[in-house]
Amino acid sequence: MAGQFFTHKGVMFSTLDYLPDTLSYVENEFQVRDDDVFNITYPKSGSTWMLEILSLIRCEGDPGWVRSVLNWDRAPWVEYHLETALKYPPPRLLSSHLPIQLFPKSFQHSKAKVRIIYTLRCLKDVLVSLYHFSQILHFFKTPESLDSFIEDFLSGNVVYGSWFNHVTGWLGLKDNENFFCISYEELQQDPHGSVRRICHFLGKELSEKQVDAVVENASFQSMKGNKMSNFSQMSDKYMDHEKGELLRKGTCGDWRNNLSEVQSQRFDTVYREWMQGLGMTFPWD
Ligand SMILES: Nc1ncnc2c1ncn2[C@@H]1O[C@H](COP(=O)(O)OS(=O)(=O)O)[C@@H](OP(=O)(O)O)[C@H]1O
Repeated sequence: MAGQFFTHKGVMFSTLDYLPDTLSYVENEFQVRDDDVFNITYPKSGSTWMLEILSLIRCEGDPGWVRSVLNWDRAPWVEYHLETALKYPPPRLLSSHLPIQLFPKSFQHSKAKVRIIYTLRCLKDVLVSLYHFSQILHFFKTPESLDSFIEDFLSGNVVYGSWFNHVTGWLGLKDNENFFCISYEELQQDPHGSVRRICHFLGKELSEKQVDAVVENASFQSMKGNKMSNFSQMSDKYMDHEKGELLRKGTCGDWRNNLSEVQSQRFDTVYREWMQGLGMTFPWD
């Protein structure tokens, strides 16, 4: 089923399960709580992986919860699982792909305490992952060709808008003590160290054995085999399960297998223009 799309405050969304009224409610009326933990990402940047890690940290590495409760019930995406988010007993674990300008305004009043974990991933790998997933998930616009998709992606003409706006917007909070930023690449290179850093940020110290259990139960293979985490339970209305799955490759640098030299350079040019003023370097730079 092909999706339909609308633009809300300059950002594209799918009519499948997103409503302008809900987006306005989330932005203007949703009340964040001081004890909320938010898992925030641009799509295809490692949201479900981080969601799994945070779920497991909460349970000190015990996989019981992640094996028995769907991930979107463990950490609902506020913009399309609003009812679940509103009913969630505190302390809440919540997810969102929203750019910062559409995030609940109440965050500004509570920002000293609410904890935000922002995961970002190499732009070119996000593009490749999104290109493949857009052929499977009806929330996203089915690409006509890789070249046209690249242009749409670089200009922000995709669901959730521009990667550059998302990343530069959220990274504006990088000096706040309640904001923790990590890359998909760091999670890959040093999963144990990354989990320890996340625990430290959350004020939840785990033993080495518990950290091992978090890493093991949130591994690509564990998640791929866990129907509570791999999106296999998502309705056919939203996802064409015949065409592929969420846990596709789970590697860094897959863009090298998908983009030509010319396409890669096109990314580099736009990337430099947007990111040079940010004063940050990333594993892929
Ligand atoms: N445990 C683990 N380890 C390594 N990689 C993982 C893991 N879980 C998810 N993934 C990979 O993350 C990509 C999906 O990103 P998101 O979860 O942000 O997707 S979504 O926006 O929620 O649809 C997608 O990347 P690609 O494989 O490159 O498409 C997933 O395979």
